[in-house]
Amino acid sequence: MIGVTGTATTTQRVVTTPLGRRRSDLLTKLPARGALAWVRDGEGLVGWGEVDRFEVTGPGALERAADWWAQRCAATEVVDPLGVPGSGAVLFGSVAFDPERGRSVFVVPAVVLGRRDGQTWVTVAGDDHPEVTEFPAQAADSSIGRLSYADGELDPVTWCGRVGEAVRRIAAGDLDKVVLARDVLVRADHPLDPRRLLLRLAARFPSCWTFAVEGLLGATPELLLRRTGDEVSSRVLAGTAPRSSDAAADTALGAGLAGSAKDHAEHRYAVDSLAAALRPWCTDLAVPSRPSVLTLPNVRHLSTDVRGHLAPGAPGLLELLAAVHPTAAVGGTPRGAALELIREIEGMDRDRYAGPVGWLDARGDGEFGLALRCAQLTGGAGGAEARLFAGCGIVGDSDPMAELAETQAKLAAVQAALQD
Ligand SMILES: C=C(O[C@@H]1C=C(C(=O)O)C=C[C@H]1O)C(=O)O
Repeated sequence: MIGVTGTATTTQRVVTTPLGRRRSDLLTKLPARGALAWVRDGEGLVGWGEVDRFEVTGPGALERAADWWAQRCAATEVVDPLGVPGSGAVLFGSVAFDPERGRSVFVVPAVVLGRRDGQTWVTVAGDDHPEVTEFPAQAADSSIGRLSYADGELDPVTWCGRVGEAVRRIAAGDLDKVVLARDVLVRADHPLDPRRLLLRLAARFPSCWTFAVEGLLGATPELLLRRTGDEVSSRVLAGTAPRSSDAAADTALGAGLAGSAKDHAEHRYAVDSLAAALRPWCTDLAVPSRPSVLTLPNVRHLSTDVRGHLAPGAPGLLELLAAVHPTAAVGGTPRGAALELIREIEGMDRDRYAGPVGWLDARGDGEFGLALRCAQLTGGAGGAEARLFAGCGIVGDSDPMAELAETQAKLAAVQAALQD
């Protein structure tokens, strides 16, 4: 199926105004509806309002989105005295895990508030733009009341059975690694205000990228691809250990991850898949031979930062995403066999979970993470329901109960932010 919806491109004006070095929390400026965000450690972009959108499903979805954005930028008059990544015309995007089958959404906000290297700016899009330089902080609702949880598509016991099946397929030589995920449903007494969730996630996970696009909100530790001029970089994660509130036990868990042959194997598949897909477009690509350990409040991951330079004539960021996604951090190895097994046994529609999420500007600079540690707010605007997701890499010696515990530790990131 090929599906495309988008409004007709009309000539637009986009004006960026520098706001100096004022420090205020970007996320507190968001209105409750239509929140768009990509924020890390107080810097990044937030947006709201909508001057245009592009939704796409089917073969070549990301290439079609790239064409649409190129046409739109060509028809846009940009006033941008800053000229830094994220200033001028900006597009937020949330791509389906499977862009051929799922719906990917791209939104051009009416207002973008940005900060980079301490410099703040506002960008206003549209022909009829007001002079906006002051932003009142918006109030986030304080209580959501009681939360009740329900199983998503599979209950935990059935899901563990599917992990066991994946281990058998790996033992039979069908594939080396597959990432299996599950979903959990949550209902609150009162509407879930996205700003409340975003603020809490950003406060607890400052080293993660706190994101929001089209009701999908989260704080991801994994950067799929950043492009700044001809530089590309990625933070690949795979291999996870829980945390412990007991200091000695926690140190032992970290050391266990650093020395775990199983986790290193799981990690290597993910790094190799990213590097193999990116290398053809690069003049150089630096891939560390050993991962480091990334410590988050709820889990630790093996982590590798990959950096390179794009060759002249390399495609744009959206086309590069199409080439690298899904890496074995969220798909598996070999990719085709893993995706087939996911479709066969995972039992749920990932929708935009584990898909690329982020932003792109008119120069082609941008950042896309993987939509992990996230909630899809459902039930319409002001809704009180959400779907949470978590997955883990399965290899030959994976233990289903340990994998279930890993999903619980990952889900805890959003659960803690939801709780009163
Ligand atoms: C799939 C998820 O996370 C991915 C899987 C990991 C693993 O298997 O160890 C680690 C980080 C992510 O690449 C998730 O958080 O839902």
